[in-house]
Amino acid sequence: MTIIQFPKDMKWGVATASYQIEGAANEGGRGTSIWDTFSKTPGKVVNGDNGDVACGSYHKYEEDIEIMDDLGVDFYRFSVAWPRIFPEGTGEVNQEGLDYYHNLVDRLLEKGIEPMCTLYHWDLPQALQDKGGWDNRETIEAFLQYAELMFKEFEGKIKHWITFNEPWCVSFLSNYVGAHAPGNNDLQLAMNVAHHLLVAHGKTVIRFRELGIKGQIGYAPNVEWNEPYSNKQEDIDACKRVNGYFMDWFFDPVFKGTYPDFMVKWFEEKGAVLQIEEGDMEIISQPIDFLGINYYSGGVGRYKENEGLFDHEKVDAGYLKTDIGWNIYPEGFYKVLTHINENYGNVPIYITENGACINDGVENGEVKDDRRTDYLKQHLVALQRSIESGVNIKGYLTWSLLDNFEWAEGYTMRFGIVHVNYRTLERTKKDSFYWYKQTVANNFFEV
Ligand SMILES: CCOCCOc1ccc(-c2cn(C[C@@H]3NC[C@@H](O)[C@H]3O)nn2)cc1
Repeated sequence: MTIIQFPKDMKWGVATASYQIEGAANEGGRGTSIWDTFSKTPGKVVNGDNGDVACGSYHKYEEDIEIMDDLGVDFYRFSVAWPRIFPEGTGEVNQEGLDYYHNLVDRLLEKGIEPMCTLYHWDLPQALQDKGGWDNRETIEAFLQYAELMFKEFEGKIKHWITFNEPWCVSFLSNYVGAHAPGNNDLQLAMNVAHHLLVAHGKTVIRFRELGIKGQIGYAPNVEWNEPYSNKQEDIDACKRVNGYFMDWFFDPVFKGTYPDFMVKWFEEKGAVLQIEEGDMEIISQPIDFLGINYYSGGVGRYKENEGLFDHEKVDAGYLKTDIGWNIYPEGFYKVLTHINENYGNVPIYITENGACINDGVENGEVKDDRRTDYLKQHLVALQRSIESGVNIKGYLTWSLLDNFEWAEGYTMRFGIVHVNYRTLERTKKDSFYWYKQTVANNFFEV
């Protein structure tokens, strides 16, 4: 038996996002988001699912907070729906929207749970998309106006701010792959969006400092680890390109003030050219207080000529998979965290998302999701190994508190440690909830 012990100041939490849990899409003065539009476009989301009701958390947030209180967590990471604050993206402020988040945050603070607020978790006001969305640099200014309002409104209540969740998903997944909203397939557009997101991030950090807001600010890139199938240089280079796509492209500008040259050249060969304006890179590379890391999976890959964007193919190495089909690959968690530490310095890191899609249902009032508990154990061992290796881990927040709307997969894929019956909105704590509760309480677990 091995005891996996975490530092005494380790923080524990859970994470969610507005469009995935709130519902009440047409209530409280909320404006339309690109995910309302996308999810109601035939063929985009499994079963035509959408966030109109979701987990009903707009009305059930107090119940959700009672569940978190029982869990004993330090942090609750949630996101604010921009269209609840500025229904048209800019202009008139919706007081009902502000009131909702004040009620949520006040309740969390009453329970001694720290709010960690993500300003952008993909629900862009449709009115801004109608004017070009993130391809239009004016959206940067609109985001800055929204962020500044939130900083001032929640000064003293929220002390941990995340500008953008998973800029890779917002840019390349949504505008090149096309799997997420708004669903474009244009590499140059995706590159422009990625750059504008990073500029918006940097401008927001600058404004946060100028306003003298008490607290910390960062961003939350998603990462994966692609391990070369062999020590052949072509396999090593192919995986370097894919890791560069998911990581270096979004880390180098913030931590080094430049884009990774090998990727710039590769993209140029694919017809996409960086469009950087004077001062952009200085803005982007503002020092941040913490880095959020979202890790789910990774695996083995190798060179394959003319395969995909990077002459790279994933190789099924026989790893067990979660129910969404992703490898269970805790080694990749350790590798990516030590890679970040070696290449970007000892920046404080919160794991802002890690979890498993395990679709077990309720039987006799219980959910026996042993596979999720096993996933969490394996990844927390990898996390503890990275702490032992000098990575500056400040906390771990599992994705997710609740089963919720999993984007293009709709409600078919369940990531929660609490089961949600989408017909009745009944919450059922899963076996993994009780394991996580014990781990949070002990700050260690046994393998
Ligand atoms: C090459 C073709 O690819 C098609 C699909 O490609 C992806 C990649 C990545 C994801 C993905 C989903 N999640 C979980 C979320 N993180 C934020 C939170 O909202 C969770 O719901 N992380 N990554 C989905 C689809």
